[in-house]
Amino acid sequence: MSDKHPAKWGLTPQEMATLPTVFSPDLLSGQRFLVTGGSQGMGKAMVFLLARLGAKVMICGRTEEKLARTKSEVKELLGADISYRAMSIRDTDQVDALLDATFEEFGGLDTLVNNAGGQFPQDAIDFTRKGWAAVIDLNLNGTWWMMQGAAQRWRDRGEGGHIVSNVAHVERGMPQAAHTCAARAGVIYLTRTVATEWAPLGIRVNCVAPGAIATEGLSQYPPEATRRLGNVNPMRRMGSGWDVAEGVVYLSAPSGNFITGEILTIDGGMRMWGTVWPAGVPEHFQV
Ligand SMILES: CCCCCCC/C=C/C(=O)SCCNC(=O)CCNC(=O)[C@H](O)C(C)(C)COP(=O)(O)OP(=O)(O)OC[C@H]1O[C@@H](n2cnc3c(N)ncnc32)[C@H](O)[C@@H]1OP(=O)(O)O
Ligand SMILES: NC(=O)C1=CN([C@@H]2O[C@H](COP(=O)(O)OP(=O)(O)OC[C@H]3O[C@@H](n4cnc5c(N)ncnc54)[C@H](OP(=O)(O)O)[C@@H]3O)[C@@H](O)[C@H]2O)C=CC1
Repeated sequence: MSDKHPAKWGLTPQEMATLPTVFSPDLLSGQRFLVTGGSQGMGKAMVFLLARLGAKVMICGRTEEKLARTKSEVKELLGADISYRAMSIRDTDQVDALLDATFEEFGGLDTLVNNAGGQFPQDAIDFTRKGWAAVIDLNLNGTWWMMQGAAQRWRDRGEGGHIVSNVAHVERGMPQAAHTCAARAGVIYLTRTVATEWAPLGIRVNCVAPGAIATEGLSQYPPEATRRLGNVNPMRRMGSGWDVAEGVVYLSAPSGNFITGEILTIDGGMRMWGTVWPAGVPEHFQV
């Protein structure tokens, strides 16, 4: 797959239906998953992989058309039925309605995948209050409402479960993305904290932390930024949604049974070398 600024980013449905996987076809048979932001990008790759492995899948996103398209592609290419609801994770009433609908339709839930998120590139010094609040509300608050709502339902039903949140590689900070960095760090430390609090409830809580991944979401960034994204790790290429989807399955399947509070970094080594500068490299840092 090319990562040198293609006309269209991300994997095609045909690729997601046929890419090789290390997992056996019936691995997740009967397992119930809810994937936020499952209508494109990494979330959609997760949906295809989960459906291929026999899971029941509910997805959500704000745009009904993209959700419906994903459902029909999964049906056409895999013969599997997935469910969807149009909603925003930033709205607590909509979060409750989504969780209630999922538990009711599936008779329970095994894994919540918090994947929906995003931000805009900007120097931190210029953030407006509204811009800061939007990014925190989406990536930290929205993710937390989903985590807490799922955990409350599991506790009330006397059932365990698993939560995996898609954050980002933020260990070294992320210039021009301080808002998302702060939000993702919040999710990471929520994860590390409730992994302990919720262990007695039989709830495991983990994260995947991607580096630069070629997805449709990158079309929101200018070509000069996305060109740099292919050069921000020692491998000097982007990852694909499939790399992250396989990480999510590893943590959710029995392979993850003794893993909680963990952050699985899937970044081609970006935690050691490479800086994104999504809004442009300042003169001071140009070499
Ligand atoms: C920073 C990137 C780091 C690179 C990391 C590595 C690569 C990562 C890539 C990805 O994550 S790909 C996925 C990308 N997808 C998205 O980011 C899409 C989701 N983004 C959004 O929905 C929005 O950007 C949002 C900020 C989360 C909020 O959207 P919402 O619709 O609620 O609010 P808006 O009305 O759009 O904006 C509110 C407020 O935010 C400020 N703002 C928004 N966009 C920009 C911008 N491009 N530049 C500067 N400021 C922005 C602004 O203050 C807006 O208020 P108003 O000016 O509209 O009143
Ligand atoms: N691509 C990358 O390089 C990296 C991405 N990430 C993060 O990983 C996650 C997935 O990324 P990626 O696949 O690239 O993202 P995309 O932008 O391609 O997809 C985002 C998905 O989230 C949904 N979504 C956005 N806002 C909301 C909301 N308020 N409520 C419900 N659903 C929402 C979108 O649907 P809709 O717009 O219809 O709501 C879409 O389905 C995001 O959190 C992203 O920020 C982290 C590191 C790197």
